[in-house]
Amino acid sequence: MVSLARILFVLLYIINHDINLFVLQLLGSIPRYVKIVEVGPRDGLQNEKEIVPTKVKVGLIKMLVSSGLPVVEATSFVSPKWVPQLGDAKDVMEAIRNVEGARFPVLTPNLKGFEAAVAAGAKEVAIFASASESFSKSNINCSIEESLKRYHDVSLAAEKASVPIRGYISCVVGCPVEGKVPPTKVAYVAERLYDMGCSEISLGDTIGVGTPGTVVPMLEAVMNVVPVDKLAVHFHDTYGQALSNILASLQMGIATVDSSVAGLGGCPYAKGATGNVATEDVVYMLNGLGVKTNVDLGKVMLAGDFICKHLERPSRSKTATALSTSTANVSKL
Ligand SMILES: CC(C)(COP(=O)([O-])OP(=O)([O-])OC[C@H]1O[C@@H](n2cnc3c(N)ncnc32)[C@H](O)[C@@H]1OP(=O)([O-])[O-])[C@@H](O)C(=O)NCCC(=O)NCCSC(=O)C[C@@](C)(O)CC(=O)[O-]
Repeated sequence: MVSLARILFVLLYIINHDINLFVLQLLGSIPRYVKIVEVGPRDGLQNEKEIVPTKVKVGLIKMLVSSGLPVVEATSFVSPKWVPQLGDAKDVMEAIRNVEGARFPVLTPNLKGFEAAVAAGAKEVAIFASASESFSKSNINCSIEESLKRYHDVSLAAEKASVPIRGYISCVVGCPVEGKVPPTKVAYVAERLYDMGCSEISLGDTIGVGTPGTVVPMLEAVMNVVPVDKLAVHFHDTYGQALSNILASLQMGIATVDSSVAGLGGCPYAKGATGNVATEDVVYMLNGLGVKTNVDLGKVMLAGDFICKHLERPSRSKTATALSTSTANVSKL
């Protein structure tokens, strides 16, 4: 039987021709606003073999900010021996010190990184744990428990300095060494990070193997221990599943999505993992759903064009590729 609410919605649609309202009703309780966390300057560039000059990184960050992105992860205060590409973290932070309009969190793997980040002007940091023991070892050279102990120290220092912390969890559905990762392991790490005081926890499908079939049970397990409004999703697009995983996450109430301009990215310690989902593709999908982001797609595309020209490689964004060869007016799509 057709419910009264359903009839009312259809009527509303017919009267208003409000396609977005109708689509949103069909798709469930998708948030009306989604915060996009741009990770291109950090996750996107960290795997690049050729060192990108600081001024190019800074130019990219400024273009991303001008597109309306509310959060741009700027760099990492990690060991330059481990990630040489981001060895200029201090200089990047110095150059964006007076840039307004976005927040600029940075990755910190330990107290040393935290202190260097704060000294360089960082007002927000991110710590990064893993749900897979093998990946923890290869990425940060310690076990999951050891990393949580380190991060506890960072969290105490951050609390003292009133610096908010984002917590990442890598390998939330699959690990390059261990294969399938059980949702209970992800929920365990998420709860520990939440208890430490992380204001947001980003769930990373580091190698991009997830589908809604594995992402939904993982999210269900995490949502049992961390409120949904504290969660973000972070999908790499190795198997072309990122947008469908994001849609499934939105349907479960998640309203923060990480992405990388031009689909740049890959983790130096996760062989075979390709880039993050492209920011342009996420914005295009959200625009189509009538979900607000306050991000100007045309301006993100300009930023993507800028960095791709520098890297001498085509964009991995399907939207950017399609729109740059079409005569359509981006703002009308
Ligand atoms: C954690 C460590 C440092 C351990 O590395 P280690 O070798 O075990 O550390 P250590 O304490 O023995 O120190 C070794 C050297 O590093 C120095 N060091 C120590 N700490 C720092 C620091 N903060 N900044 C600068 N230098 C540092 C330290 O001073 C020493 O210098 P030396 O005496 O040899 O000259 C290392 O493994 C590391 O830096 N790992 C970072 C790896 C990384 O950045 N991976 C990519 C980011 S994670 C990711 O991409 C996933 C994510 C977040 O995007 C989500 C997803 O996609 O799933």
